[in-house]
Amino acid sequence: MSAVGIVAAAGSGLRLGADRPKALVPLAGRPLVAWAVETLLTGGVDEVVVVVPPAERAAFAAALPGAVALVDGGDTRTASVRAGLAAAGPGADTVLVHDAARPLTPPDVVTRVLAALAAGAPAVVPVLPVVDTTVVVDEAGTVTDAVPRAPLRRVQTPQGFDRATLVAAYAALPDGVELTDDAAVVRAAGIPVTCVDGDERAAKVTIPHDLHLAGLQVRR
Ligand SMILES: Nc1ccn([C@@H]2O[C@H](COP(=O)(O)OP(=O)(O)OP(=O)(O)O)[C@@H](O)[C@H]2O)c(=O)n1
Ligand SMILES: C[C@](O)(CO)[C@H](O)COP(=O)(O)O
Repeated sequence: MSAVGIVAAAGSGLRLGADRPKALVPLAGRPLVAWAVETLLTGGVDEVVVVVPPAERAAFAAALPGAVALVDGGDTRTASVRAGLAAAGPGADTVLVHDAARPLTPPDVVTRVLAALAAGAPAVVPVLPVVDTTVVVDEAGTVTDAVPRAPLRRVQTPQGFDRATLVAAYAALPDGVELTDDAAVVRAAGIPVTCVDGDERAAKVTIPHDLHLAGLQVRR
């Protein structure tokens, strides 16, 4: 089995509000995207494609090892992953799609995803339980219901796929349909998605508080 990693790094990071694209924001002196690439390579991925904001190619090239391929992203995560898939070299039979915004994902998570793929799963996501009481509210902000949380899971990245399955699922997704993750794309094609354990350290950096927390947890 050979695996290509696609790092979705073309977002702007509006909610973080930094002075540069989120993937280039430093964490302990290294850009978030560099942490994400290292996680994939350490966890067992053979090659990496990073999907970048077209105007920032030079800055990403300077921040990453030369062996990493760069490709221009799109206006949405779905479009960016499509671009990464199209640019991946022909050798790999499995694909891991990872967010640059999850810099402290332990390589063990990558290893678990790869193991589930090797065991025959066509699609794999790392997940964590929902630990808070979860409710439904109406437009006035009044709680109308509580959701039983036992079957709920929070989905992380990297998400792993049999390559042909992911390529076919993206090809079948109508233009203009945007889904929040790649597992949703394969589920839309009727493919079952297998869960493995995620990790709290794989939390996504979305708002300034997340970056603060990541700074406290950084691996040395
Ligand atoms: N057009 C896009 C949008 C997002 N992403 C990537 O998808 C991951 C998850 O997205 P998110 O954390 O929501 O990032 P942003 O879209 O940049 O955040 P915001 O919504 O705050 O602007 C990030 O690594 C981001 O770079 C991408 O590659 N291309
Ligand atoms: C892919 C993802 O990180 C899985 O949790 C998430 O769906 C990204 O969503 P966002 O809306 O781009 O934050």
